[in-house]
Amino acid sequence: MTDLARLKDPISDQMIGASIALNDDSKDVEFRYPIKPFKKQYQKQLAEILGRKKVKAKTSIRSHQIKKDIEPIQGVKNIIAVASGKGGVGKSTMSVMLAKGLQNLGATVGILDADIYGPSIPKMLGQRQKPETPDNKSFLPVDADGIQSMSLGYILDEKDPAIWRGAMVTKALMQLIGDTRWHDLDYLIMDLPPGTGDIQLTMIQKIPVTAAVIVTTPQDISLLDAQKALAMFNKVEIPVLGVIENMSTFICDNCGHETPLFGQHGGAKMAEEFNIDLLGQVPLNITIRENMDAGKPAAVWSKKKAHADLGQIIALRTAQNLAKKPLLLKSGFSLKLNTQ
Ligand SMILES: Nc1ncnc2c1ncn2[C@@H]1O[C@H](COP(=O)(O)OP(=O)(O)OP(=O)(O)O)[C@@H](O)[C@H]1O
Repeated sequence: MTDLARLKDPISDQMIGASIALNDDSKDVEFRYPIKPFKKQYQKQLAEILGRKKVKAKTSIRSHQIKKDIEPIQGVKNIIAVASGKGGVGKSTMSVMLAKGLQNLGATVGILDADIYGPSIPKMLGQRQKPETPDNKSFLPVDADGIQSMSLGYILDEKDPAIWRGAMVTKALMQLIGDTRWHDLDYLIMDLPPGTGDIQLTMIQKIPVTAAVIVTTPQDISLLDAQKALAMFNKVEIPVLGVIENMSTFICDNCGHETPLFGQHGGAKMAEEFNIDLLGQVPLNITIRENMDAGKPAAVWSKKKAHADLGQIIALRTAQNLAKKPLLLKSGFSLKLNTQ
């Protein structure tokens, strides 16, 4: 075992040996996840471990394995599905947080709103415009502060979704994903509809999802549902990178006092019981609610803002866990991808 294999990340507190590689020729260390803000820190630590004067850290985000019988989407290296067993636990909020966190780490990120029942991503990103269709066939993703986004919410009128149901809307969504001209994305965050029914199952079977993240609150009832989501991904052999516990405690903006409104340690218990990682705990906080509902995610998750560090560390753990998964082997069809 090389010393690298024993490397524990000083920032995320996770073992990262499997997600980096030592390039014997150039002596560079290649990170398979984005590290921009921490590059110098990593270089210093690696130089100490490897007993060298200097180490150059490089990032190379690769495509990871997907189900064999489906094709990757052009312009997208990895799709991370964000799921919850029940509605209202903050799945869309956490999807945006992950996207912003990965962007802060230096990755190219997109967000796909697959929540056909109530597409809330356009509102959360503060975007309302219809996507451009340069050739009347494909769509350009809507840019939200550097994040490429797509949602049926951009295309349908607000009063439309009620008449769209089930298979029809799933089909429309599949088409939308394929018809969007994603540009060189390291990660596409996919906000799934809440629940674990046929629609969700069909989506994760037909869309080339690389891995999943589960969002829960600490409440028992929400956790039971989150376990169903975990079982759903296990059934179709999509790796689950971890669980995010949202609304962990209530933090008062005035006095800073913490109250565990929805119980305590639920996500941690789930992670331990099912042997998955707890990616992080996000408090219930008025700054999050007000800004997300006002379509100002940058006011919460962008660098130096209230919850930026938390969002960044959860994104870092997610990307590190994905980086440890097997790479997508180049075969006939995978050459279509804009990888590396
Ligand atoms: N940590 C948090 N602190 C404060 N408010 C939050 C937090 N997380 C989510 N919210 C708020 O809770 C509401 C529901 O969040 P969100 O829409 O993300 O949930 P969801 O699980 O995606 O819901 P749905 O089931 O409708 O898809 C929103 O008003 C959001 O701003």
